[in-house]
Amino acid sequence: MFGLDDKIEKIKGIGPKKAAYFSKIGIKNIVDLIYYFPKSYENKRNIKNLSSVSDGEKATIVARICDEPQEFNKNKKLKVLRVLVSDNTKKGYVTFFNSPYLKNIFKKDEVFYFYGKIEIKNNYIQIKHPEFKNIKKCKLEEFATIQPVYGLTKGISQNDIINLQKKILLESNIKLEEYLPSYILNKNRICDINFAIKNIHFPTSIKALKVAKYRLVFEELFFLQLGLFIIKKQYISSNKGVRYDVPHEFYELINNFPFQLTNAQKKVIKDIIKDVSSGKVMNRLVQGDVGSGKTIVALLAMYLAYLNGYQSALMAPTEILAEQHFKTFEKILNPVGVNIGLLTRSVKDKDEVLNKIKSGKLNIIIGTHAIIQDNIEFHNLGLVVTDEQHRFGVRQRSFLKQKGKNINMIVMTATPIPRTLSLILYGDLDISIIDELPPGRKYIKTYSINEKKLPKLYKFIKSQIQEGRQAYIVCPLVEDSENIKAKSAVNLYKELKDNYFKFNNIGLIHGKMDSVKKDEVMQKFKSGKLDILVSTTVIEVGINVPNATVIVIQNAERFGLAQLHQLRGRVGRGKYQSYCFLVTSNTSKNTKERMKIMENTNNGFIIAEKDLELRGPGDFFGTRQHGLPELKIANLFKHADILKIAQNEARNIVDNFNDLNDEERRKFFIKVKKYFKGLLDNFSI
Ligand SMILES: Nc1ncnc2c1ncn2[C@@H]1O[C@H](COP(=O)(O)OP(=O)(O)OP(=O)(O)O)[C@@H](O)[C@H]1O
Repeated sequence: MFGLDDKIEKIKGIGPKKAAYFSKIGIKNIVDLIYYFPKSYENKRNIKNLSSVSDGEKATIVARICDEPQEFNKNKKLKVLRVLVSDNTKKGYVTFFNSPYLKNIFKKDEVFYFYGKIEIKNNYIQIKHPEFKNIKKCKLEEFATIQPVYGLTKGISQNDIINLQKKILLESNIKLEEYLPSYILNKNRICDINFAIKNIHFPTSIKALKVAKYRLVFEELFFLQLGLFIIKKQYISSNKGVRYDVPHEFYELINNFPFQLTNAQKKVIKDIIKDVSSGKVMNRLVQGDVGSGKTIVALLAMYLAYLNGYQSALMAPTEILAEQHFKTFEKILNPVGVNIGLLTRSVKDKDEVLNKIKSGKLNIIIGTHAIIQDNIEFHNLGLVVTDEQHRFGVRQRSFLKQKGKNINMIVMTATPIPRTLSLILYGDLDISIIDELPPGRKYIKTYSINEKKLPKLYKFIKSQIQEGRQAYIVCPLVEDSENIKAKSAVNLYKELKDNYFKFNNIGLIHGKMDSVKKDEVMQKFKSGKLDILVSTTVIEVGINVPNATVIVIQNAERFGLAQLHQLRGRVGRGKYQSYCFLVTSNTSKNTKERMKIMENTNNGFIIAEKDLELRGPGDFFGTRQHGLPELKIANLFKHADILKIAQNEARNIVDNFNDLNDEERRKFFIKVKKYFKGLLDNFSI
């Protein structure tokens, strides 16, 4: 008899060496083993006649040996054994290579099951190296199973895992205790955990596999969402926010802006005011498409914190961006008496800045994520604004929350994703969306072009420069690489400087340059001293130069759609018509399709959805990147329908938690905590 927490060494045949291999794929205990799901299945249930099989399919046939097997040498190294078989509908060949010992197994007129990949050429049916069994020795249902296929590691074979799973699930009488409440199972027609676990490993039919999978996908998404809702609830109940006032100075600043806020910006500011004046702590995600004006929203929230006597911090994903924000903030907020400090690696008088933060002389601190990583002492930090870029995920947010009491938080993201997914990736936050661009923005005309057209394109760039505009040229690499065939910024810069753009001012910026140099180049470009900036993706986020109207992206096939959209967003930020050129010589169907999407729309939400569609299954949202547990069986895109149901049930549980009895609550919490591996350890319900 096995218990779930028993070590796998308890299973006969598993010594310390094997156990060490198993632990490499996360299997230490019996429970790890049975929750180690197959990554795919071999469906030997696909039983076919030879007359109805098609080329390329995998099928089981039941056939009689027509003749003695033929043996011949194809070449010196390859011995072929060919067996003519028939199932009364048609004849075909079963072929084996270098396996002379099989000759005596296939006796004339005996009947065998064969399973393998069917090949048909000119009406000649062949199965190479099939699995087989004599029908006298095995029943069809024993042969034609749906066989699990597991992910392996060195030292472990398919049979190792299959045999262990069999020992536990089919031969021992292991029973799991159901941990989902029966009302959820009944309402959503979800099978119980024992059926699910047995059938995910050894499905008795395709339908049973579907039912089992549904349950396990549901449960994974349900616990993920539940944990996130619990974190959110905890943020709210454990932190008694400070009630902010909204004095007239706040509206005066808005009235003095050179532009009117868009309705979407106003709506988000209203959400923020509602949060901070509610007496609860704010945890808000501001999602807005590229160039929709998120910075100004952050600035206003931070000004409001200042007006209420609190410090605030803005964390940018790059130093360049931190410096840009610093300058924007100084320009707008210095005149109204706000003291702003910049804290990046390259700041010289760092100690002085730190002292001023501690003493409260600085009201707003702008920097990179080092602000929270280093143990900086604040005077009275009241608001933190972060960017979701660079892995500032749920774990870091939770860490920050535990650092100080009552800290309001705004997370900015320029990656628009569907709402159901925001609820997962930002499940601990409330969500506001800026779904409108400032007025007067023109559609960025986008063209996918072949490298051969570059001279023509450079001519066009020259004409834009003559009109007083500027251009970015983005390369995937900093320097040329032996292994990757793609343009490098350093080389392209040299090439263009000496040739096409000899008479123009051209600059180079990339991540390997030191910050002072980077800043110098960026300032030159911003002030219009440079006509062209050759760069890597360091300019991807946030850089704001409204006079730039052309962006050329070299080797565009190497970038994801969301990234291309971000890069493209560096232009079209002012009143001028802007252009994006995606340079690629890659003619694959996928590249063509992706370039078409970029040509056809400027809308980040549409691009995000298409991106998901094209990328297909897999953990492409990088739940891990967001600090969430890795999904083992669910797929946020493929299982969007189940996700919605799981979200509703999770919300229901959190809202009505007190309706559950202690035992139910306990069971849940153990499961959710386990699932979040430590993240929820400081939480209670
Ligand atoms: N309501 C508005 N009307 C006109 N211009 C605006 C408005 N709001 C912001 N802007 C301007 O639009 C430009 C882009 O704004 P901002 O940099 O805040 O965008 P963003 O959403 O942060 O973009 P990104 O996601 O690319 O970083 C800036 O030049 C800003 O001054």
